[in-house]
Amino acid sequence: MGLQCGIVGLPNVGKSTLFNAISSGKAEAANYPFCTIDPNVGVVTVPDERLDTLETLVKPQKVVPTIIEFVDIAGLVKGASQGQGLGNKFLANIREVDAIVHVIRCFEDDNIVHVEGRVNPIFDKDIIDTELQLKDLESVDKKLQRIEKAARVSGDAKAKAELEVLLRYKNALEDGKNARLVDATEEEKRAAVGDLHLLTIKPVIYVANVDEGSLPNGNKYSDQLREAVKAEGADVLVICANIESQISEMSEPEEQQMFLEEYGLTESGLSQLIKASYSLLNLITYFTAGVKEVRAWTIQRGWKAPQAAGVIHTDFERGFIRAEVIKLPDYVQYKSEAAIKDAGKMSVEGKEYVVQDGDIMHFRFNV
Ligand SMILES: Nc1ncnc2c1ncn2[C@@H]1O[C@H](COP(=O)(O)OP(=O)(O)OP(=O)(O)O)[C@@H](O)[C@H]1O
Ligand SMILES: [Mg+2]
Repeated sequence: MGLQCGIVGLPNVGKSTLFNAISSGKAEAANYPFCTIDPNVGVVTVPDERLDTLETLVKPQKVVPTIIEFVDIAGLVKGASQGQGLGNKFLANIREVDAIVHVIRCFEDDNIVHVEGRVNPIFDKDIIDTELQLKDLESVDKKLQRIEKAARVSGDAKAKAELEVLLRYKNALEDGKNARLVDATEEEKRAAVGDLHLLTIKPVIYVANVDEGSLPNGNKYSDQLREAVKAEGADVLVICANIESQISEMSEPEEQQMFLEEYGLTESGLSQLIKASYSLLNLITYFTAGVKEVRAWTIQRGWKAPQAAGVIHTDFERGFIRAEVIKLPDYVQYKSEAAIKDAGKMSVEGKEYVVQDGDIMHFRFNV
């Protein structure tokens, strides 16, 4: 589906280092601000232990994981919403992504320039938030002017309702709040701001980029960040981008594992980040399992069986008859499709079935 997470933050906080680790080294990381000008897109496979389980059971010729994309966006500075430091271009890059990974510098290193001259995660986060909010305010204000006129001229109830919701967004943004925290129903959101593609309405994860000595639990900076975003209910991942980039260069899983253990980690920060981004995008996975291929497919949470089938092929959706569904624990217990069927553990589902994360699906269709 090509859903994208944009890596966003101040200059020189470790965005490209993280991105390189994610996409195993394409963007250039360097110790000077604005090293990144064009957004770089990296495609990563989503790690999933369930695929390994299915591989052991089915022994297929090939295994295909699902993917998501990360975009390395250039650093934003104060005044970006007014065009400072190519701000407009970079903000436009953010507008195109589906979710935001906000990287915040939580490491001290006198050799690495901090654009504001000091490490302060709260201030840093605030600089970025403010620029995005100012840009959003611009979009909301423009629409408000349009709708206000319509509401006045026609006295239209729909325009009036939209106006009320838009004002809610305006007030929040003026108060320094991100649009994602505004209290509005899905329907209100869609009608009032759905067409604006607001920057601060996109779901967000924070990455506290710490020095390697602060693994695995973080430091005072990452603690400050955690405290500051508590009310937002967003994830904060403690990651050392430098370590991640070293891990990503190792080709042997055993070597990686030993390295992780040295830093008290059970799973690489990247693997955590990719998984967290996936669920941030409200994505879930279903599987198809045959001897030719065991494969993971990405769908949006809440999709019904025909729409989910359409991800494989549009014919599957158009000609959908029914879906046979196996749950992974049953596969693990009974080991083969035939045994699962005999045990009555394969369910037959129709058009209204809402596909669940981890379902193993087999679609019957006719075109
Ligand atoms: N956790 C860390 N500990 C120590 N140094 C780090 C860490 N993460 C990144 N660095 C270093 O910080 C410098 C800047 O990193 P990087 O180029 O990734 O920043 P950036 O956010 O992409 O900057 P820009 O906005 O200019 O593109 C690099 O020298 C990198 O090695
Ligand atoms: Mg960069």
